[in-house]
Amino acid sequence: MKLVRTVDAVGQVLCHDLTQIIVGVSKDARFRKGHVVREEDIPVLLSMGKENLYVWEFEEGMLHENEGAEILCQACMNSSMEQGPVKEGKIELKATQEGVLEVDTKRLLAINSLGNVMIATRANHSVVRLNDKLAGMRVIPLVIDAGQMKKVSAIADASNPLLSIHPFLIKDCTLLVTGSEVSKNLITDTFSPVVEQKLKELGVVVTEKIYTGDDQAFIATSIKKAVAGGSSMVICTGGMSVDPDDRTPGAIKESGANIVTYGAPVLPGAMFLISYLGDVPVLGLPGCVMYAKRTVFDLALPRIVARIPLSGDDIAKWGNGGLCLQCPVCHFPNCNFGMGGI
Ligand SMILES: Nc1nc2c(c(=O)[nH]1)N[C@H]1C(S)=C(S)[C@@H](COP(=O)(O)OP(=O)(O)OC[C@H]3O[C@@H](n4cnc5c(N)ncnc54)[C@H](O)[C@@H]3O)O[C@H]1N2
Ligand code: MOO
Repeated sequence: MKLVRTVDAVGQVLCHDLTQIIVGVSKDARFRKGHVVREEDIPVLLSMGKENLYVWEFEEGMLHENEGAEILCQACMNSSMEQGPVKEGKIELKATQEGVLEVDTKRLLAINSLGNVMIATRANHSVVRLNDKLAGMRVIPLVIDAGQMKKVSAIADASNPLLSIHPFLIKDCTLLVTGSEVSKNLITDTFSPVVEQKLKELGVVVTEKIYTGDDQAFIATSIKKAVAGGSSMVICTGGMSVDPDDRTPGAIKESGANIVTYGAPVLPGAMFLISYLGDVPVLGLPGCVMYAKRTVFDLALPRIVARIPLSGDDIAKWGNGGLCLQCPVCHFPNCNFGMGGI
């Protein structure tokens, strides 16, 4: 700590809060500890009677919290994000593009384990929209060892940041609505409107819809034709369980698609199927997707539309937090559903 004349204090860091009292208007800290004195602050400080100030005496090799926050920001941010102003040593990042946020959780943990620095992010694989807040970060003390910040940069920096946003790349989908009761018009199709709405929220349009009935060979041929015709994704509804007329898993297999999983540790959604024919996702949706507010489909769809590969391991991890509590008012994604697998 050293004493400087206020008129010479531009660029110096205040050591304590400075309170301004204006009767009937304010009585509060006008300048906070850690504030870096700017040219425009000088007349205000003089008007508060502060001719001299206690400021930090920087030691060689120490950085102010604002400089530290900038380094943390560089460790997080890629080109589809924008940084807010540094406020009291803290920086927040916002999305400049929509998509699926990917957080490198291993490296995030490595940085947060260093001590004296922190980065808090939105959960990995969250759907983010334009201007959504993504992360906040700061150093804990007012000044920090530059060596500590070098350790941060060695783990992540602007050339290899922790965060990225994967845009929704898939724009079209073929819908195969199975079930003889639907193709024979015995009941109204209430499944496809649900799927179409969820797709629309991610910018995907159903370009073809076929009522296939329960003929396995016909469903398989329809899948192959859709893919050969350039469809970016194929979704089959219903026929996913164990009744003799449930032919969808067999048809997807017969189409030659490579099955990633038939079955997921998520309720609702146990009978979900993900496969790929070439690089085209082919999904089998169990009946619950039609009637439950949220299911495994809501966990998987954003990543599939963003073309983020989903492995059997990724899906197995959903078991932790995979039980939807069916709350009277659904707050998904602001709940634990699917959060164990992030
Ligand atoms: N013995 C078992 N039964 C069930 C199991 C099981 O493991 N063993 N799993 C249950 C789970 S979990 C689910 S989810 C459902 C899966 O249902 P499916 O995908 O096989 O659905 P469907 O049998 O085709 O249809 C169920 C129900 O929904 C009606 N439906 C189907 N598609 C439409 C449509 N487009 N529009 C309107 N209604 C539709 C259909 O008529 C049936 O009433 O299985 C459990 N059972
Ligand atoms: O696949 Mo069923 O999905 O759990 O309700």
